[in-house]
Amino acid sequence: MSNQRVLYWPETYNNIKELGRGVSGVVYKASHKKTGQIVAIKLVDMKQSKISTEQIQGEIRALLTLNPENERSHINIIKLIQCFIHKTTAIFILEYVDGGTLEDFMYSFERGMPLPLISHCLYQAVNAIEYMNSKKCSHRDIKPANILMMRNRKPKQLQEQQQQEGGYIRYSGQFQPESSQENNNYQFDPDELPILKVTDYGYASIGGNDSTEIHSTLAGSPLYMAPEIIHIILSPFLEPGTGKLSADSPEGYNPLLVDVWAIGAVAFRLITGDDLISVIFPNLNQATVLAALVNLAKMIDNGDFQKGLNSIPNEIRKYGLVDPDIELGISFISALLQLDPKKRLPLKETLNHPFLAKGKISFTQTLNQHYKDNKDVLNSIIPSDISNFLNNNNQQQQQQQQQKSFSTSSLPQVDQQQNNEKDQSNSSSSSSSSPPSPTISKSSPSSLSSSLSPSSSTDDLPKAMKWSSSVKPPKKSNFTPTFLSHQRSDKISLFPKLLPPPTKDTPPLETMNWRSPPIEVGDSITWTTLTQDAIFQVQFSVLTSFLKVISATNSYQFRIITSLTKVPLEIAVSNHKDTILYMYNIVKTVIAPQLISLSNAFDENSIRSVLAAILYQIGTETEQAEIANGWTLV
Ligand SMILES: Nc1ncnc2c1ncn2[C@@H]1O[C@H](COP(=O)(O)OP(=O)(O)OP(=O)(O)O)[C@@H](O)[C@H]1O
Repeated sequence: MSNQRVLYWPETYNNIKELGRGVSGVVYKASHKKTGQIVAIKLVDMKQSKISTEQIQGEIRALLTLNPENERSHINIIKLIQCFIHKTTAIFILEYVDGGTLEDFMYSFERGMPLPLISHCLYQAVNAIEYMNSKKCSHRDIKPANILMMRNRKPKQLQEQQQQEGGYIRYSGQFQPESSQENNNYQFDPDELPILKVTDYGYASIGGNDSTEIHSTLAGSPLYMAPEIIHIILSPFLEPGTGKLSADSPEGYNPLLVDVWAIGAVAFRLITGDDLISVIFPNLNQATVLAALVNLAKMIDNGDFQKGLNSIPNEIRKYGLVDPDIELGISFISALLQLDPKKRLPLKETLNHPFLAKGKISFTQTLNQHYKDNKDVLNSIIPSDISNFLNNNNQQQQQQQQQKSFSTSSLPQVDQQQNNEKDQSNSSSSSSSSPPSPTISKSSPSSLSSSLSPSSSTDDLPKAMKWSSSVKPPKKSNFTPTFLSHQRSDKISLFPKLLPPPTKDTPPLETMNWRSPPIEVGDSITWTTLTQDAIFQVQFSVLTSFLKVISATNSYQFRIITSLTKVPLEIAVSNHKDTILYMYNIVKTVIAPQLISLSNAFDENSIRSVLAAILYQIGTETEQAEIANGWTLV
């Protein structure tokens, strides 16, 4: 896969500097060449396999829904000024918010934030969610990093640094990071409280007329993810490619209730300075996102999750906060963090919760102070090719989705994007060297069928990066079985079944009883082929066997099983812990060792989808690193 990601820059704007980058794209500060208006431009490379066209469509639809024509935009929702697609780049022109994110702001406090300030912030976040819900929209990725802060004072006019080259500004080098130029973060000043804007609608879902519509996609950031979403990870109904539950699944969640949970988790973090799940589940293995999610899901089933929730009030009290409103804060959090989504406080009541009363007052004062005369009705400018983009591709995508095999699932969107790209260049007159000229025609958002492409950073859970899983069951293949094992040495001779533990002279490798020829596995496990890569097969098998062994009780047996054939074949066996450790080291060369923790409680029904997810995750992580490396702006 190429390291180079190409983004196209809209010629009507001067690029000022990079503001930030996420999984899906890069955000720049820019100024309009004629009017000088300062904006934020988010560029998303749709060719990147992490980002599905559907996801971009979802983000555009959500932004359009939340920025309705001829209505004053909601003060707590990021304003979409313009949006268009040029070649493979989706371009969002957004209002520029000058104070950084709530996530960054939190770090300016040693522990938690002062309660009145939390109330001020959360009132606005809930206000935004209430507005979204009134439009049948749920954000599904509410977290401090997706909440921007407006400083309410005129930002310093920055020198525009870029040079123009023809109609485009051309960069191929590094951009100066934000921090090296000026500190853009909001600094706490009680007389100058911030206005918050909820942004990043990449995971948003928009329902149809039915407000009880159930959703089934694993989406969001683990630290703020509602339990009903987490639980999807264990479902046998998790479908290939889509990260969704199949239609016959009894599970699913009401998307309008998951943002309420996230607010509860954010409140906990703002008050204590710590992550909810780290505090109430101190022994949770968080070495990887996947391990954490699987274990959390199991805790939901065995009742431990509820016990953790019950401990919240006491855990918060342990922080010894002296503010008399702390009990209100505790009651607020407890009312939102209910395992049963239906028991969560309804949004209207959340907004009127006594804990948010102070925030309501300070927010209203801030509005009166800074936004009294703000009557701007700024319509989003959406060119007609966006309407085509939103409306025309669904059918084709669904067909493509169905045709996908596991082997292509780790790169699920590439072909699709290429096809879409072709479509766009056919349907749009603007696919030549200049960007599309916007016409002011706005598409009406239609019902969104959301399918997320996985975006991941697995080993960085504390930073709560987005993650969604697309677990594919193996696809059968006609690949001729070859019992390849790069661990197998020519010197190996067959040993009796019970062997002494490895010593210096007899290395662990030789405590293994190699089956030559391979023998059929005499248990009920059925295996199918994951991909047509033989090495991949072996890795999968090694890992699977390893998990099986360490999860067994006393008389374990370690096996290497090929999964190349329908009937699993054992190619080696051992019953020594040291051999297992040896195999652990082999596994380590393939995947992050922490993934082993998944097998703490072996469950035959769930393990296969989990393993598929692990392998998927490995591919994703590798690709993630590549994505972080190179963007070229054209
Ligand atoms: N309108 C804006 N004004 C100022 N800064 C912004 C704006 N939008 C985004 N940013 C900055 O750019 C960063 C990345 O933005 P955003 O989260 O929308 O991108 P993303 O690619 O969707 O990220 P993610 O990895 O969360 O999906 C933000 O954290 C913020 O610092």
